[in-house]
Amino acid sequence: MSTPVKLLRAVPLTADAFRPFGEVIETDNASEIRLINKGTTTRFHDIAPVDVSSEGGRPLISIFRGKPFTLPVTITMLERHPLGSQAFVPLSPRPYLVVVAHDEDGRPGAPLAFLAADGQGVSYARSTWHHPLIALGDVSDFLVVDRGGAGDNLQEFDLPEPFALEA
Ligand SMILES: NC(=O)N[C@@H](O)C(=O)O
Ligand code: NI
Repeated sequence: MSTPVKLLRAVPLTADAFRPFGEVIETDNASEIRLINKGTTTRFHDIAPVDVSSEGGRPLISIFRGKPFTLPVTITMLERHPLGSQAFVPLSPRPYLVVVAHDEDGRPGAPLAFLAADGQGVSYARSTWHHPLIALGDVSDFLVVDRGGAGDNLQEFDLPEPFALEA
């Protein structure tokens, strides 16, 4: 008899819970709030670092257009970017899923899943294990800030067993 696929259930994304993996990009997580432009604009300052200069890297701004996944999502691999951080800010008004894991001697530990909602963005710290973009509901656009330049900035790891990810 085949062993059942392990369930991975997402929990609501919060800055505190995500802190070991990077930052949640939302106004509540700003280091400082500044009134600028003669009071016409509020700057929610320094929410997340852009850590891309390793080995001569440069920052890139891209747009990722993600096709929606059907739940449950089968999670079979994780990846990480050893040379730079990677930030995703949703441009479409819908939730999406974030899967991360602690590093355990160069391999990902047990995955953790978060449901990002209400426009929350995430910035994966350099070398943080994560699953590639998981959009939900409809085709979704994300502004992505990550590293460009030479060097191998992608390490992928096939998990020893799959997980069934539920929102
Ligand atoms: N490959 C790529 O640029 N995307 C992944 O890194 C991802 O996290 O979605
Ligand atoms: Ni990535």
